[in-house]
Amino acid sequence: MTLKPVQTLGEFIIDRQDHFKYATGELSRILSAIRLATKIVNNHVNMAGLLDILGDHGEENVQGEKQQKLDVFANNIFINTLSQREVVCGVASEENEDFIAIKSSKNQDSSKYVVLIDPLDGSSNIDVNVSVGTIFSIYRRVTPSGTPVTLEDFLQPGHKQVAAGYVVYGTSTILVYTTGHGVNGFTLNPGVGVFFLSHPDMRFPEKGKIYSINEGNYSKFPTGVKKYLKYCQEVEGDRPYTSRYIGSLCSDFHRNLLKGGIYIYPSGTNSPNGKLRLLYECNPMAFIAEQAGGKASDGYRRILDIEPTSLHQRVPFFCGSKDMVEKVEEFMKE
Ligand SMILES: O=P(O)(O)OC[C@H]1O[C@](O)(COP(=O)(O)O)[C@@H](O)[C@@H]1O
Ligand SMILES: [Mg+2]
Ligand SMILES: [Mg+2]
Repeated sequence: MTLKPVQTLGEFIIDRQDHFKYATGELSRILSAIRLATKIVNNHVNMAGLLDILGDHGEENVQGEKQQKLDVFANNIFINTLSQREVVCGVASEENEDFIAIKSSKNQDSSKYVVLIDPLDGSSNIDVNVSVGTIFSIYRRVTPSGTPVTLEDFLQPGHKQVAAGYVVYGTSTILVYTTGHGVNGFTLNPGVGVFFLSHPDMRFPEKGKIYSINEGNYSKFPTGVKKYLKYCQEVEGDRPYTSRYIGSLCSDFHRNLLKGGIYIYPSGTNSPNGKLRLLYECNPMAFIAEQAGGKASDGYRRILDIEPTSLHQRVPFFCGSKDMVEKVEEFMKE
């Protein structure tokens, strides 16, 4: 077996100084914290059945969802590693009701960034050994350096993100991120504990033919979504549409990015704004989707233009190949 001679994630960041409009060292310090946390979470995901980190944690999170032990474990790991890098002044997480202000041991001024995170995405898959992930979104703070971080630093529209990414803990552990200059994927070599560039310049294929949606909620879908599904299921021709649903946003998104497809989590009668959270699921995935030539909307509005009003607000989410998102938007507008 010969390994392809490729760049490490660290070398990639240094080589592309121009990809980060601020001091590259600051981004590499944030990504190095995320890399470290990802390796630790990956290690525990891979042997969760041998550790006491499967099953319910016994509490609910702010979303009213039963926290899994691995949700809590991953959350603690990401928050601890991000807190020690002296460039992050605040973290908001799916698993914490409020944001966490991080006091810099040095001068407060060095901490210019806030990170929003879904530490463990796809929680329903943990106990059944199906892939899960992590999603992160990075902003520059908007309040003055040297002052305490405030909610305003977190409630920024998605087009202000300076970087965003996701990790899939799957058959491989892959970290995919963007800083607004395209999308690149890195695969972890667990033998040496290093991420290597494996998916340079990722782009959605021109046409998508895969749709990912939980059809168990069909009766609650908006009419436009029902019409779109009927369209997908009735199209004749050379390449019929295919339904694929893993149940973890990161994994469904990643497959659609590689093969061409759309992920839909619409509003439903019992969830008027859908299930996914704008700040740490939809915005980062929308940033990546647009950078890879795709599109992301709530069925009507560009996700990245939505002005947030609360940390855990939910939005309907249509994200993936541009042709597929635009087609379903046509049905939503009828
Ligand atoms: O089980 P459902 O309702 O289809 O929802 C699945 C969706 O919910 C999520 O698991 C929500 O994310 P969390 O697991 O981080 O709460 C997505 O990853 C996934 O796409
Ligand atoms: Mg999630
Ligand atoms: Mg989660």
